[in-house]
Amino acid sequence: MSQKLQPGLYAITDNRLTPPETLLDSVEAALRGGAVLVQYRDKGSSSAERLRQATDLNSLCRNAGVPLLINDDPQLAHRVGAAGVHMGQDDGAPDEARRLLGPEAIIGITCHHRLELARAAKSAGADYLAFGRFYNSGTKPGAPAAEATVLTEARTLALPITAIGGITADNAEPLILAGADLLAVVGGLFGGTPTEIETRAKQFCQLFARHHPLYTHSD
Ligand SMILES: Cc1ncc(COP(=O)(O)OP(=O)(O)O)c(N)n1
Ligand SMILES: Cc1nc(C(=O)O)sc1CCOP(=O)(O)O
Ligand SMILES: [Mg+2]
Repeated sequence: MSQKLQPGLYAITDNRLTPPETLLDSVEAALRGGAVLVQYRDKGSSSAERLRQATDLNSLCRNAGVPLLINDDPQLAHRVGAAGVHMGQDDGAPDEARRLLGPEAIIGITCHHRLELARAAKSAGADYLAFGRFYNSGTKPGAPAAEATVLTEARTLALPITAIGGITADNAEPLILAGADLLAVVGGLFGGTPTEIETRAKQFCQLFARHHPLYTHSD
């Protein structure tokens, strides 16, 4: 892995499953359950609301010692002092994000199922490579499909590898065995009560404890 990232559960927020009124309680439950990385992903709120939510989430994550990344928006990450940003292929230039956020920032890049995108992401300074979607996703049904073999092939790039898309505690094991360091999860984690979210997070952590050689998170 890297100095910046630990293997484990990567919790991603969602306007539908973590609406503003439950956002903080939901993420707090995921952190209690052992999430090692959080992404604020909000496609629907106003910029004022996004600023408020990102600020609150950043305090929560900072207190828990867990990095918060902002999806799509390096400016918002900079404004709230978040640990970094996740960028898709159409979300702007990673080197501009790096200039804005600095060398310590975590920059993750979507690579879909394509190793050539992963090589380019590495050259552009990515801190992790994200592949997906591995299963049917209610959150992003149109995302291009990927096979678990791409995770194994991407190990040669020697960067942390994230898997995303329809992942639940019941279907996650093959992805860790194929080489995923981080499992990025929305629907398989969020929704329901804080107790349910914490329980699901712990189930992911148990999988990492069983199958990932570098997993060290303790509860
Ligand atoms: C960890 C992680 N992987 C992939 C994505 C998807 O990013 P992108 O392709 O830019 O799509 P949107 O999330 O912006 O809809 C992600 N957000 N996080
Ligand atoms: C945001 C996102 N990106 C994907 C990709 O494949 O790039 S799949 C996805 C949705 C992840 O949510 P869920 O865990 O509910 O499927
Ligand atoms: Mg994006």
